[in-house]
Amino acid sequence: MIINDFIHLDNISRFAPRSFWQRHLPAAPILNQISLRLQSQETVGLVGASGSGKTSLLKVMLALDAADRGAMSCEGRAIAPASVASLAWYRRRVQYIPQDPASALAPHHSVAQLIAEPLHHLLGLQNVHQRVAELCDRVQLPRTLLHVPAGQLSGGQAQRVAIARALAPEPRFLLADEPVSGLDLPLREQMKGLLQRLTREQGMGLLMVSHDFSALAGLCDRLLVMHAGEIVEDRATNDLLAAPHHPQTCQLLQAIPVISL
Ligand SMILES: Nc1ncnc2c1ncn2[C@@H]1O[C@H](COP(=O)(O)OP(=O)(O)OP(=O)(O)O)[C@@H](O)[C@H]1O
Repeated sequence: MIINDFIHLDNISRFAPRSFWQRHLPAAPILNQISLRLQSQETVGLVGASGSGKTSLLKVMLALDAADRGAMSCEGRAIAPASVASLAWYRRRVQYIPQDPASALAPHHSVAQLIAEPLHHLLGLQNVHQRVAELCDRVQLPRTLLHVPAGQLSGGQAQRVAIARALAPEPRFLLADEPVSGLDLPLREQMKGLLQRLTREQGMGLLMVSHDFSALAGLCDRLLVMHAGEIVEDRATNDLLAAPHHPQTCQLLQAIPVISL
């Protein structure tokens, strides 16, 4: 039912910018007529080879880039790049976990400052010490790290800070760009477990991007496969892994030796 969609992308296209000399050539689509409905408590994986358009799609969904055609909405309200103030309501509902938190977090800011930032800016809260400490606990980050600068954190600790920041405004949906790709295997499994627990406990939705099915299997109920700017498969995880339809899905599956369900 349309009324239950949390995020709705309706026929979104985005084209590569053309130089003056290319102006007579047809515009090359980076995203090609993408339609997608996400429910608020769904865990969805978006998988595709390098250059398939995953990050471009995420940027449109984060209202960082504008679509050239089509429309996007959240809870029925139109979303497009706009001023920070006019998008604050959307940022409170939909938060982002970056691919490389170690470089996304300001290195001289302390863990406490970084987690407090969205509480100040998105919720307008002043006294946030207790909330910051609780957010640390929720992502299993020792409180002893609160005054450590981000530049001194390990990759796993930085990722937990990024998740705590994303959780701070109590969003209803997380968009995560390859959040486990830079981590070693044990840490990657820990992080998947953490995301699974948090989404279940808080009834949050998750769209997680990866170029690798093994990072998504076991965490996501539904998988989307992107190829050349299009979503070429959109099915329940178990069905898609058991019987892939699109050649690109088969190719991506062949690239990994084992999938643990
Ligand atoms: N501003 C731009 N101008 C021209 N081409 C672009 C632009 N942004 C993206 N592209 C092209 O669009 C395609 C999709 O890029 P995108 O970064 O979204 O892919 P991706 O699936 O996220 O890749 P990766 O996994 O390597 O990050 C690529 O071919 C890229 O070169």
